[in-house]
Amino acid sequence: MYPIHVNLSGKTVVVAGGGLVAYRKIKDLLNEEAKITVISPVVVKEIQQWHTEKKLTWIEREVKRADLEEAFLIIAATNSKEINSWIAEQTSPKQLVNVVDQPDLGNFIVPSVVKRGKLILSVSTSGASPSLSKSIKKELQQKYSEDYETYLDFLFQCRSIFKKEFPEKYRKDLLTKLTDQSFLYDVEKQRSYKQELLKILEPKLVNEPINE
Ligand SMILES: C[C@@]1(CC(=O)O)c2cc3[nH]c(cc4nc(cc5[nH]c(cc(n2)[C@H]1CCC(=O)O)[C@@](C)(CC(=O)O)[C@@H]5CCC(=O)O)C(CC(=O)O)=C4CCC(=O)O)c(CCC(=O)O)c3CC(=O)O
Ligand SMILES: NC(=O)C1=CN([C@@H]2O[C@H](COP(=O)(O)OP(=O)(O)OC[C@H]3O[C@@H](n4cnc5c(N)ncnc54)[C@H](O)[C@@H]3O)[C@@H](O)[C@H]2O)C=CC1
Repeated sequence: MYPIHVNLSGKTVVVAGGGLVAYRKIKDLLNEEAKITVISPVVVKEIQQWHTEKKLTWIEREVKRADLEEAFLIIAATNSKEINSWIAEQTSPKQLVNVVDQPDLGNFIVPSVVKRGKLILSVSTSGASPSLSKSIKKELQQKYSEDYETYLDFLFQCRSIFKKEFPEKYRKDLLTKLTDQSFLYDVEKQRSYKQELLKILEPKLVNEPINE
C-alpha cells in the first residue's frame, strides 16, 4: 500500500450506496471540491440535505454501468456484496476504486485522518484493523493541537519566500530552523519573523546568505 495525497479538485467522484459508510466517506470528500454523484435508491438524511444544498448530486436508483464510466474515483459502498463486486468488475484499471466490504477488489483504501489546515496526518493498518486506525487517530488529535493550522500557514509563507528569493543551498538550513517548534505556539514570534524576513528582502540583499 503506497500512500499518496490526491488532488480531487474538479474530479468526478461516484459513490454507489447512501448508507452510513457512504456518508462517512462523502463527509470528507465534500472538502475537496470534487464533483460528487451518489447513486442509491435510499440515502441517509444528511446526503439528502447535501443534494438539496447542491453540494452533490443524488441519483435515486440502483447503480448502472454507465454511471461509472466518467468517474476518476469510485466508492462501492452498497450493502450488497454482489453489487459491490459487480461495480469493481465494471471499472477500468485507470480508475481509483474503493470497495468498502472487499478491499482487495479495489485499488485503494481510505485512511483515518486528522487535518490541521495544511497538516494532514493519515493512518492506515493496510486494512488489518480500521478500529486501530481510528484509535491512533484519536491519539494524534490530542497530540497535534489546532495551533498547527496557523503554524503551517506560517511555514508555508516562509518557504514560499525562501524558494523565490534565496539560493537553494541556504534554504534547507533556514527551513529546518523554523521547525524546531519554538514558533509553534508563539504567533507573535511568527509575525515578527515574517516582518524581519520581508525587511531583508530588499533587492540588494537577495542573493546574500541571511544567516551570516
Ligand atoms: C479496508 C478499509 C476499506 C475502506 O473502507 O477504505 C475498511 C474496510 C472495512 N471496515 C470495516 C469495519 C469498520 N470500519 C470502521 C471505521 C473506518 N474504516 C475505515 C477504513 C477502512 N475500512 C479501510 C482500511 C483502513 C485501514 O487501513 O486501517 C476508516 C479508517 C476510514 C473511513 O471509512 O472513513 C474508518 C475510521 C474513521 C475514523 O477515523 O473515524 C469501523 C469502526 C467504526 O465504525 O467505528 C469498523 C467496525 C470495527 C472493525 O471492523 O474494525 C469492515 C468490516 C465490515 C463488516 O463487518 O461487515 C471492512 C471490510 C473488511 O475489512 O473486509
Ligand atoms: N469500509 C468501512 O469502513 C466499513 C464497511 N462496512 C461494509 O459497508 C457496507 C455498507 O454499510 P452501510 O453503509 O452501513 O450500509 P447501509 O445498509 O446503511 O447502506 C447501504 C446503502 O446501499 C444502497 N444500495 C443497495 N443496493 C444498491 C444498488 N444496487 N445500487 C446503489 N445503491 C444500493 C442502499 O440504498 C443504502 O443506501 C456493509 O455491507 C459493510 O459490509 C461496514 C462498516 C465499515
